[in-house]
Amino acid sequence: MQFFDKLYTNITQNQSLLFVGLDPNPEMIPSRYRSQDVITGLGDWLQFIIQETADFVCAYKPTLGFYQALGIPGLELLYKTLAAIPSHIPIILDAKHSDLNTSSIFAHTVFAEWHVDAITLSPYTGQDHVAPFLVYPDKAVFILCCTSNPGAETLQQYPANDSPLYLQVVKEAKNWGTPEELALEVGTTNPEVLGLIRAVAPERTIMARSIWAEGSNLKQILEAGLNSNGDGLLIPVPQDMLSNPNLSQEIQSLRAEINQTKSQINADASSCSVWLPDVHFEDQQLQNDLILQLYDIGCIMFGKFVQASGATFPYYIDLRKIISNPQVFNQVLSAYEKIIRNLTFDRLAGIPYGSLPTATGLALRLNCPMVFPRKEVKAHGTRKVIEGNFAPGEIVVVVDDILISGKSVMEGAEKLKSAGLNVHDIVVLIDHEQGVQARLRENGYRSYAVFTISQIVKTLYQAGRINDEQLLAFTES
Ligand SMILES: O=P(O)(O)OC[C@H]1O[C@H](OP(=O)(O)OP(=O)(O)O)[C@H](O)[C@@H]1O
Ligand SMILES: O=C(O)c1cc(=O)[nH]c(=O)[nH]1
Repeated sequence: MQFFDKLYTNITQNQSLLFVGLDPNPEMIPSRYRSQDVITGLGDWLQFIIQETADFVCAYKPTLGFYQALGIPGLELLYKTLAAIPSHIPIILDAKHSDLNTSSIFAHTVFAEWHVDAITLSPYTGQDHVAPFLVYPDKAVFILCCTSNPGAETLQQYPANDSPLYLQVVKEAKNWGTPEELALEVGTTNPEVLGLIRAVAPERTIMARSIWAEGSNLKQILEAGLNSNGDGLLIPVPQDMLSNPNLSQEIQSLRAEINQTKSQINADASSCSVWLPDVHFEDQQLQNDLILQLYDIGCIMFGKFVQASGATFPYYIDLRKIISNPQVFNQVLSAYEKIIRNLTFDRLAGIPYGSLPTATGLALRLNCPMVFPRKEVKAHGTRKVIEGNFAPGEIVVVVDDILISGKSVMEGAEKLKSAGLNVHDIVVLIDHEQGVQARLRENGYRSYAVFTISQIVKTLYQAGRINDEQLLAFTES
């Protein structure tokens, strides 16, 4: 079972967003366990915590450093603690691992030998460091993007408060793994910080830390951190609660308080005007995530741009950048694939140059032969207009990145048709709208798009990527 399936099943079954740290910290051990040998006392305390909380939490989070600090008996205690956790409850190992050289071997140890379900990682060594942890299909990583440690402030806020490093970490980390692989760890006492991160990552699960400072406001934390589905946020059980002999009762009261506040927030935010079935919502989340990633890698630019047609639009879409980001490219191919799998055809064709990599990727995925109409015919060699082998009469699906006027794609399709091929269907990533699909229909083509430009603009606005002025420029164009 995938980590997030396991996590969300447990959230539903235990009706709890709470997770518990399982840390053998000798400084925190309750006095009633102190009379014993240190390791035995810590072990008994951890077993007590598991017994008291297993029905009321969604995950456990042992911190590796506390076990390592106890030497070999500490590692033995870790094995014992992991073994005592009921197998249906996911384990997030808090390791904040960040050593590139040992990533692969460490990932093997924690996932294949210790059988933990997820791990926390520090982001500074980048995607190379995270990738070895993502090759385990049922596991997940939590990227530390923000801590409440006052000493970290100057780094995290760098270079300026309106574009701080921690938000860049979130944007970058989203390119490293899908929402099914990668979540975020956010340590903060400030709901505003949590809200900013949620706006940048509406689709990610967030593990909150350090939220229980004096004077902290649970409602504000939940409002800021829950996703639009009223979910997606893990809340830590306060450390001092774990010493309490009535832990089970304490944790049930906290769970009730969180659930009540969450219901109130969800009720306030709900609207009866639109009903979306779950399955559609899931699809919508994935689509929104891809839109944000396209924006974050610089494919969607706002400002005055002259288009090939000579018209000026308040944006320019440059999808040629996708190929430089394999993770996003992969998701883009999946989005095209969903549409193309429902069509009937013998070959795929890409429109040069922008769509040649996409058509190539799809041809490999679908194991389907590819051709392409040349933009300009060469004065040497074969001087062919259509590259690749084909037989007249075959059906070709044309793939392009964006429809603005439809001119490029129709010119390409006409070249294919004059070579004896049949073209009925055109599939693109983005439909600029303003009648271009109708124009294609008038010329005998069915067209399909993954996104419309207005859907993109709406998503970017809701996620705080574009401001009111940019939205207005778009709606007035
Ligand atoms: O619907 P249209 O008005 O024709 O505009 C869309 C076309 O414009 C872009 O190609 P571009 O001509 O910039 O060439 P390139 O792919 O070679 O960069 C894009 O890749 C589409 O093919
Ligand atoms: O040619 C255009 O008008 C055009 C091409 C493209 O790739 N993106 C865009 O926004 N416009």
